[in-house]
Amino acid sequence: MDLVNHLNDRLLFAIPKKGRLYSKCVSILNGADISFHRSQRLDIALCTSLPIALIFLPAADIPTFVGEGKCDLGITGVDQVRESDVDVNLAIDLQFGNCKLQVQVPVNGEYKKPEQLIGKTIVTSFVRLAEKYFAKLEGTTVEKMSTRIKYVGGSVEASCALGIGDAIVDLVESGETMRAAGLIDIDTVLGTSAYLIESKNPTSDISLIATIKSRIEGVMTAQQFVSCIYNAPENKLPELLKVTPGRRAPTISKIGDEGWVAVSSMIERKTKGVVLDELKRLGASDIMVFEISNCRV
Ligand SMILES: Nc1ncnc2c1ncn2[C@@H]1O[C@H](COP(=O)(O)OP(=O)(O)OP(=O)(O)O)[C@@H](O)[C@H]1O
Ligand SMILES: O=P(O)(O)OC[C@H]1O[C@H](OP(=O)(O)OP(=O)(O)O)[C@H](O)[C@@H]1O
Repeated sequence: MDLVNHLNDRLLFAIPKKGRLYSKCVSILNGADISFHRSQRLDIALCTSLPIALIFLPAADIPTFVGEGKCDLGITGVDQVRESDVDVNLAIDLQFGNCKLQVQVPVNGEYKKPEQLIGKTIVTSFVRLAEKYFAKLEGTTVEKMSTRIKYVGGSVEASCALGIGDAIVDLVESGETMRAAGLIDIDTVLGTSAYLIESKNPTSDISLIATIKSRIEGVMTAQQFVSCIYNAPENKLPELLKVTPGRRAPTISKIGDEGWVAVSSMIERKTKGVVLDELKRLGASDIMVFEISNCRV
């Protein structure tokens, strides 16, 4: 099928074609019931359930495609948005791809503070962000600064050992890559995570964009919360409801046992251990927790 001729009237949604963000993006799309079939080696996939075409692009190029309005939506790291310096809406923090863009130097070297790198050579894939950082450090403009910023496309961490730079600016998550290369961080340029980004001048149906955003927000909420139900003695309700206030408010239902009610409430996944302990301590019984497979909020 000639996919390019099937793009008319479809919302173009840019997705990283590989790398760190790819599999999490696919699971968000699955969770949002945006189903598609991607043929091997094809960088366009038509969605079967909605008039959307997914365009698989390098994460670094996605801000440009969305910023120039070629795609109405995209998923990429905030680091890439800042590096591209484009004007897009950061619509939803997808809470993965969390890492920091850091200034790194050889661990046993002479540099301990970023100021000592003024006038030196810095290697990075994030040239614009590094230039801005060092220009600010020097108190001058990018044009007038003495620090040299050198671009490499990957394996930036090898640069100091290979003698092409005095320091690097690169992403750090666990710190494993940095430590393995004999480097240490001395400052953070930027914290980043993956975002749903949105064109400021969308060309497709606004209600379709709203539907996609609402579905993705639903996926995020389903990941963040679990559903909790328990039986509560009525006289303990005020205390128990303080522990499970819900997103808006808990549901309280009568049950066939005098003096008892059933409570249903969304609780934050990360607090569920403590919440369940507390409910039990305060007199709740038959406490159960369920996964939320999908929702709209
Ligand atoms: N170690 C990491 N932990 C979490 N997120 C990361 C990590 N490395 C990169 N990212 C995020 O993923 C984005 C894409 O990085 P990735 O290294 O996957 O690029 P890529 O598109 O595969 O390019 P290449 O592999 O050619 O450098 C980054 O801009 C950043 O937002
Ligand atoms: O702190 P860590 O958990 O070790 O992660 C950091 C590494 O991850 C990214 O590279 P990636 O492995 O995606 O490959 P790349 O160097 O080809 O971009 C980044 O550029 C670092 O090298």
